[in-house]
Amino acid sequence: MSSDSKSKSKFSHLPLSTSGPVECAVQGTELLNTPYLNHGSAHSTEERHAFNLTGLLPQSVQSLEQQTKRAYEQYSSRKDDLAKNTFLTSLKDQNLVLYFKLLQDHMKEMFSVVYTPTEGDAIQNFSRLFRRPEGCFLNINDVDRVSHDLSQWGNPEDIDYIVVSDGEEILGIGDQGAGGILISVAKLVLTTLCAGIHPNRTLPVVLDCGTNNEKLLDDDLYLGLRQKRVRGEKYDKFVDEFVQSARKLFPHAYIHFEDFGLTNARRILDLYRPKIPCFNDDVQGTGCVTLAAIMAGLHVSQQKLQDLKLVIFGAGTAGVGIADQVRDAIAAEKGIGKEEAAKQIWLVDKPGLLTTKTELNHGQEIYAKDASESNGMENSLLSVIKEVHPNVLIGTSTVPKAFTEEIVKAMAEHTKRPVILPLSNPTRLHEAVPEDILKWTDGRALVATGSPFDPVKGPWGSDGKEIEIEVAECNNSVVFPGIGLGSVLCRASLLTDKMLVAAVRGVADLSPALKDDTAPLLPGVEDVRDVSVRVAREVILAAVGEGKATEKDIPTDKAELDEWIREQMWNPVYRPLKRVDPEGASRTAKAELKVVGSLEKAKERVTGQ
Ligand SMILES: NC(=O)C1=CN([C@@H]2O[C@H](COP(=O)(O)OP(=O)(O)OC[C@H]3O[C@@H](n4cnc5c(N)ncnc54)[C@H](O)[C@@H]3O)[C@@H](O)[C@H]2O)C=CC1
Ligand SMILES: CC(=O)C(=O)O
Ligand SMILES: [Mg+2]
Repeated sequence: MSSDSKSKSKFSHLPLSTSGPVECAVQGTELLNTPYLNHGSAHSTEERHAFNLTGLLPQSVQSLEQQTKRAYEQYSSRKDDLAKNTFLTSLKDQNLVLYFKLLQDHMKEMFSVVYTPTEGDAIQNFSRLFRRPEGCFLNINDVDRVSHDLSQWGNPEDIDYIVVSDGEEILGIGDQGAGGILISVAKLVLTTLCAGIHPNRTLPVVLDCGTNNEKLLDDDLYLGLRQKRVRGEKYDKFVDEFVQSARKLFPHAYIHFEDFGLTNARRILDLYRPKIPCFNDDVQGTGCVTLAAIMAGLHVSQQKLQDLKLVIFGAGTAGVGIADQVRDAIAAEKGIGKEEAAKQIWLVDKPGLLTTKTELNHGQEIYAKDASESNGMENSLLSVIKEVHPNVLIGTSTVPKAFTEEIVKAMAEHTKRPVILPLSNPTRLHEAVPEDILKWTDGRALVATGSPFDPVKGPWGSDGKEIEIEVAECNNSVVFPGIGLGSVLCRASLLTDKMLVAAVRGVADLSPALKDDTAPLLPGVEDVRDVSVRVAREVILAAVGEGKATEKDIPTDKAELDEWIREQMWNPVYRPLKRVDPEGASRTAKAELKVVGSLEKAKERVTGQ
């Protein structure tokens, strides 16, 4: 939607409306060093005079489109994806509108550069590529300063969305210590890009608890705490101090947990979920998007959830998160209990099939099969598939090539359209690549992957049809931005199971495979903003239905609700700047601009690292 049409919206009075001028309390170099306010060469002649910018900019006044063209040429000249990622980080540090406009205009090309897999490389190289800090670094050895350190990020009404990681299990590349800040940063970039969450109202956080990554501990450039990971009571107190302080300082903020390790992710989610609006992306986001892909796959193969037989290879945070989401959906559809529904799901991990004889983690117990009935299929994934005849196989193991030709062919033996989802990131860790899966099943498999892959060309079938098969990206990025947007806009007091089910419905309804059985199972990145509006709408309606929406006057009519949502989504357009005194700025402007915070931040940025 253009900024012009937005200014006519009947919802432009809303506190989070992104129509109209932006109040600006800084000028001159400070303004140009504040990425949220800086328009660079696009500052109009009037703004150059009003904000003391003459002499600081070359004379030609350019448009955002011209700037985007130049930025794209600069981007394209960088030699590889990591260099492109570094270029984009630097652009973000200069001009937020231009950064997001460039990403939006080249969404498909750049998504994998700002997110998995390239962001994984940037995180692995965090201490080497570091130029300037971004986000909040909290220290487990200084728990008494957590509240103080968080309080630097604004006033109570300033922050809507926090992503926090302890850096232990990043994007399939393991323990990255303080480099985990960059997964918080990257996930927040996606909330803005994909769902229009206001980029100046978010906060990336890393909980530095040390690291068990020897390479980092031995690297004299490593920037985090040089000690082994702290666990136990001290860790729990640190996490709790963060959660309590964040809630107190920013009472509206929705807390998104990302890439915590296996022993902590679910435990922390279970502890805080009943009390505050929070979300674990690896557990719940992955569960929601994968269930939507499975539903689309079953639609193509003309089956129902009650026909589902699901094998998950890698029963960790993501694997069990998916199992839970699917289990609950089966239970709801069949009107049965969770234990009964769990019988349709088989988990395979390092020891083989999880049975009552296996040593189980919290969350895995309900899926354990009776050891006496497991008929010698304990040992291998292949034996489980041969025995169970599943119609869906998922990989969340980080074991590359684990889905061998024999395994994939065994999947295709008893099912016409097996759904096979190798979800481990980054690309090199996928359990199989789409080209092989499709070749081994003669194009019959319905495939979606954790990282993006190019389409695969036939020939397929006995008549040697030359169809190009597009492979959906089954990544939590399809769904977490919309869930976050819905929760933020309705100011949800909790994120309930029903709200998550509603989010799944929102994505599943937009699956291209519903209309064309050769199309991808999930919508692509180019449609992600529309997907986010739909997901947000479903989440909000579910929240209202459950009495968990605390925002007043939320429209109930779907079209009106969509307009209400879109009006509050931030877009990369230059809005005119309106000069205000820091003291005189309206409350709304303060909330949007974080006038006090941005003055401080602007000063920090001028001084650099
Ligand atoms: N596509 C998506 O949206 C998402 C993908 N992921 C990816 O899924 C993978 C797993 O992530 P998490 O669940 O967070 O990690 P995790 O460490 O919690 O789980 C991995 C599981 O795989 C098991 N495993 C390891 N080697 C195995 C082997 N040889 N045989 C059988 N099982 C084995 C581990 O024991 C563990 O239970 C990562 O690559 C991650 O990037 C995670 C979240 C979302
Ligand atoms: C996608 C994601 O959240 C992960 O790989 O951890
Ligand atoms: Mg993750």
